[in-house]
Amino acid sequence: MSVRVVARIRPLLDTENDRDIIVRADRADEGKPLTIVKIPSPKNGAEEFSFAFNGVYDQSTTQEELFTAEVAPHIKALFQGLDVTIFAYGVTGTGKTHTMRGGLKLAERGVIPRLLSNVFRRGKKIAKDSNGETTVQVALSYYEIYNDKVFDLLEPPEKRTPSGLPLREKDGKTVVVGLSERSCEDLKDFEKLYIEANTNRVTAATKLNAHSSRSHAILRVKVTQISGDMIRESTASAIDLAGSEDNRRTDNGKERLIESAAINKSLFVLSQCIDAISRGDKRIPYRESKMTRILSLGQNNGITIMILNLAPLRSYHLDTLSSLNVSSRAKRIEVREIENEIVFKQPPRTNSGLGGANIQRQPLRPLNNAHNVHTGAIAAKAAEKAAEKAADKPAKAFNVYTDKSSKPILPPSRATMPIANSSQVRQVLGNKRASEPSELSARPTKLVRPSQTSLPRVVPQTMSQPGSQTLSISAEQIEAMVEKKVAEILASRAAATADPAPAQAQSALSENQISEEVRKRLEALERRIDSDGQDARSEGLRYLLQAKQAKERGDEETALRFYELAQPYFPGQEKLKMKIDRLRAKLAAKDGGDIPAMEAQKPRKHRLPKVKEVENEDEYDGTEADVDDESFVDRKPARAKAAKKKAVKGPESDDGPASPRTRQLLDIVNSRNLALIRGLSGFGTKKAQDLVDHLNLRDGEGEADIASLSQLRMLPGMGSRTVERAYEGLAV
Ligand SMILES: Nc1ncnc2c1ncn2[C@@H]1O[C@H](COP(=O)(O)OP(=O)(O)OP(=O)(O)O)[C@@H](O)[C@H]1O
Repeated sequence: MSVRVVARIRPLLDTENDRDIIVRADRADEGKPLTIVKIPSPKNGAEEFSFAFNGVYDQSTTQEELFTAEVAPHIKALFQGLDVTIFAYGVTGTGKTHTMRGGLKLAERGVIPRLLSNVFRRGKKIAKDSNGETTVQVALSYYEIYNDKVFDLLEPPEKRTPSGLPLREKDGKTVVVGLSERSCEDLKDFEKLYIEANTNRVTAATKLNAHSSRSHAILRVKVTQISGDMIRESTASAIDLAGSEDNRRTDNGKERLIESAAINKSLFVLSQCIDAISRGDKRIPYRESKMTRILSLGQNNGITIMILNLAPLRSYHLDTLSSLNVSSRAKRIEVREIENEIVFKQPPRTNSGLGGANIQRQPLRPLNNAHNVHTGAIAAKAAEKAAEKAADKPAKAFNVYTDKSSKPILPPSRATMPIANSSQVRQVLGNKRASEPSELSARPTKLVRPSQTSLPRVVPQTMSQPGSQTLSISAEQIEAMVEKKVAEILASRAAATADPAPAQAQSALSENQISEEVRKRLEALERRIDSDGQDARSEGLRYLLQAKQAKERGDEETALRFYELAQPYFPGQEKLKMKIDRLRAKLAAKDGGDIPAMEAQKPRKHRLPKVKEVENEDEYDGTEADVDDESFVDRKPARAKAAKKKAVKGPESDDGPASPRTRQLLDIVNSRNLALIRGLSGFGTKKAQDLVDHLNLRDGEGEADIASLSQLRMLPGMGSRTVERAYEGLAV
C-alpha cells in the first residue's frame, strides 16, 4: 500500500479574517469525497492550482471525524502485528499539535490520546474474549529530535547528554539506543506519563531558550500480546514534526536560524527521501538526518499515514504551496504491509548488544524472525513509576478522560480512490524565485526570541564534535555564514517550491543515470561517513555526498544547496567556494540571473591552477569534471600550502619518469586494494579505507588513476608526511 496522505485544513483562529482564506477543499466529482486542495497562484490570483490527496478534511472536520476516518481503521491491523505510523507535517501554526495531541476537552482530544484509548479498549476486549489467556501489554517511549539530536522525553532534562542518544540499525529497523520505555496500564497511566514527558519537553526547550515546537516529537506505543509462550509485538508511532516554515517569512532571529537550519535540514532530507522514493531511486537518503532514519518512510513495513496540516490563510501562501508539493509526492511511496510475526518466549539474553544505562532487555527472539522483531524491551510492570510531582504544565497539555463509547461517524472523505493523475496537480510557478508580498510576514508565530548569547552556545554543539577541524571559526563568522547560507538555501528552496516542474522533470530522469557502480560507491562512502560518528567532518562529508548525488542526477539546484551546507565545515576552501560560485552562476544563467545579488556579483578570483579559467557563463558547462570535489576535505589552507611546498622537495620530483619506488607506491594506491594499502608504512585501517573510498569516488567521477606523488599528497587525509612515510617504507 502507498503511504496514505491526507490534508487537513484548520479553521480560522479568532484573530484571523475569512477574507484572507485562499485554501479550500474540493472533490474530483460531484458526490465524491473531498480529495483535492485548491489554492491560487501567488503570481496570478485568477489561476488556481489543485493538489490531489487520498483524503482532504476541511475546516469543519472534528477531531473525532479525523480519527475515525484515518486512524481507527488501522487499530485492528496493529493488533494483527502491523506497525502503524502516523505523522503530522506542515508549517508552524497549521494544527499539527492540535491534530496529534489535541486540546483539553474530551471532544478536542487528538490522535494520540484517542489512539491510546482505542488500544487499551481493544486490549481489554482481546483479554476478555480469550478468557484471560491472552494478555496485552502497552509500553510507551517518547522522545524528541532537536537539532538532529535525540532526547528521551521520559527522562528529566537534567539527565540529557549534549550529544543525545545514538541511533543504531537493528534487524532492519532504526532503534534509539538507551531509550527508556514505560509500561502503561491504562489511560490514566498514559495521561500521567504523557503530561510529564511534555513538561520535560517544554522545560528542556526553555533551557535552550527555544520553543518545544522546534523539535520533532515521536511517541512510540508498543503493543505486546502474550498468549502462552507466543509473543506478538507491534508498534504505533505518532509523530508531530517541527514546523516546515520558510524562515524568511517568519520573524526568526539569526540565533533561531541555526535551529531552523537543523529543522529545515531534516525536513529537506524528508522531502528528498520522498522525491527519491517517488522517482523510484534505489538509494534513498534516509541516513542524512535522524528524523528520516527514524521515520524510514517507505522502508518500514506496515501502515503509514501522513497528515498534511494546512492553514487556509494567504499569509501562509508560499509555505502552503511548499508543503503541498512535498506531501502530494509522498502519495507515490509504496509501503510493504508485513505483519510482525509471532515469536516464542525464550530465556533472556544476557547481553543485547545495545548499550545505554536505561536500556531494557527483551526476551531472545528466534533467529528466523529476526527480520521483523522489535528491539527494546517489554517494559516490565515494575518499570519506574513516573515522578509524582508534575511541575509546570506544558503549554499545550491536555487531559485524557475516560473513554465514552462514541457514535461511529462515517468517514467524510475516506477515499480509497486511486490517486488522481499528475495532470491534476498544476504547475505552480515559472522558474523565477518568488518574491514575497509584504503581507506574507503578517502571520503569527510561536517562536520565542532568544537572547544574543544563544548562538555561540548552540553552534559549537554542531561544530565542535571530536575530530572537527573547523574550530577556529568564530561565532561571528558562523553567524555571518549561517545568515548567508540560510538566506541562499531558502531562496533556492522557494524557487524549487514555486516551480515543481524541475522535480517532475527529474522524475523522468531515471535512477539509471546513477550507475550501479556509482551507487555502490556512494553507499560505501555513506557507511564510512556514518561509522565516523557525529564529528563535524562527517557532517560536512555528508553534505558533500548529497551534493555529488544530486549532481549525478543532474539536479544542480539541490547540489548547490548541499555544497552550501557543506561550506561551513570546510572554511577557507577555495575549491569548494569556486564550485559553489560556478554552480550559482550557472543556475543564475539558466534562471535569467535571478539569484541573490550578493552572490551573483562575487568576483571569481584565487582560482587554483587546475581549474579552467572561465571567461563567460556558457563555459561553465563541463568544467565540473576537472575539479576534485573532496580534495579540500581535511585540508586547511595552510596545510594545503605546506603540502604544495613539500611537493617540490618530496621523495622525488614529479618531473621526468617515475622511479621504481614511486611506481610501486602508486601501483599499490591505484590497486584500491585495502589490504595492500593498509600494509603501507604509516597507514592504519581508517586511513587506508579513507583512501580507497576517495579513489572510488574519483572513479565515479571518471577521474584517472593517481599519476604522481604530488597528486597523491593532495588527496584527503594524505599530505606530505604520510606520502613520505609510505614511500620511505617501501623496499625497492
Ligand atoms: N482543527 C483545529 N480546530 C481548532 N483549532 C485548531 C485546529 N488546528 C489548529 N488549531 C489551533 O491553531 C493554533 C495552532 O495550532 P498548533 O499549535 O497545533 O500548530 P502546529 O502546526 O503544531 O504548530 P507548531 O509547528 O508551532 O507546533 C492553535 O491555537 C490550535 O489550537
